[in-house]
Amino acid sequence: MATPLISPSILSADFARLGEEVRAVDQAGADWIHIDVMDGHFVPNLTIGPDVVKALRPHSDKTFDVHLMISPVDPYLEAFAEAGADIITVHPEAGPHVHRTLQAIRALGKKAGVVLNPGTPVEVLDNLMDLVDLILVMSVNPGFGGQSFIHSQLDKVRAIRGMIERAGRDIHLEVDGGVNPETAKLCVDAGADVLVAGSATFKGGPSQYAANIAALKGEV
Ligand SMILES: O=C(CO)[C@@H](O)[C@H](O)COP(=O)(O)O
Ligand SMILES: [Fe+2]
Repeated sequence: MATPLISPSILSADFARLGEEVRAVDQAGADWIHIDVMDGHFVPNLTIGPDVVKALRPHSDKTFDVHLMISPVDPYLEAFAEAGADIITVHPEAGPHVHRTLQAIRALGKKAGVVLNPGTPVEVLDNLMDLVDLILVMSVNPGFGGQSFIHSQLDKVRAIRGMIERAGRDIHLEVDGGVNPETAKLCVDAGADVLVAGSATFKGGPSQYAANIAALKGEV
């Protein structure tokens, strides 16, 4: 299979040692760092805000892939941009005008991502293709790490890969939720080029991170 980029979700890291954990996965071969921001309203969990992103920024030069699960989202874009996000990814359900939200992310000088929940159809992308640098397919319902991969989302990945080819632009296609070495291969075969992995990266502690990431890349 093609080798995907791996974006470990720090939701599964040891929160008491977050800076060290980011350094450890960076050194273990992570390509990006995936940061899940949850507000207890758009999703039933609370995680971290821009101050934590800012505190983590000195710990890695890798792309900070910030997945915002907050509503409303527009008032917080600038804070995450200033905190050091490189890619800011938003759910279309998180604000009244997703097109405007993507424009705002780009105007802040950041890469713009849009994310589709398992129940969100691909048609939401029809009028957004020229505004996105990344499309994220959720293969679990958002809110928690450690859930099981929803296989029906692979058809969506295949459909979006076709849309990207027709658009004729470089747009990353990322999958998030329940990704392990077995489901990683299915995602890549369906057309994904970036995989988020929380539990599968952090399981076993720091001594295992390099092996876990290599397994996700299909290298072992
Ligand atoms: O955005 C989310 C969950 O809402 C994800 O990024 C999870 O944090 C992925 O965790 P695993 O399923 O890989 O454990
Ligand atoms: Fe995520």
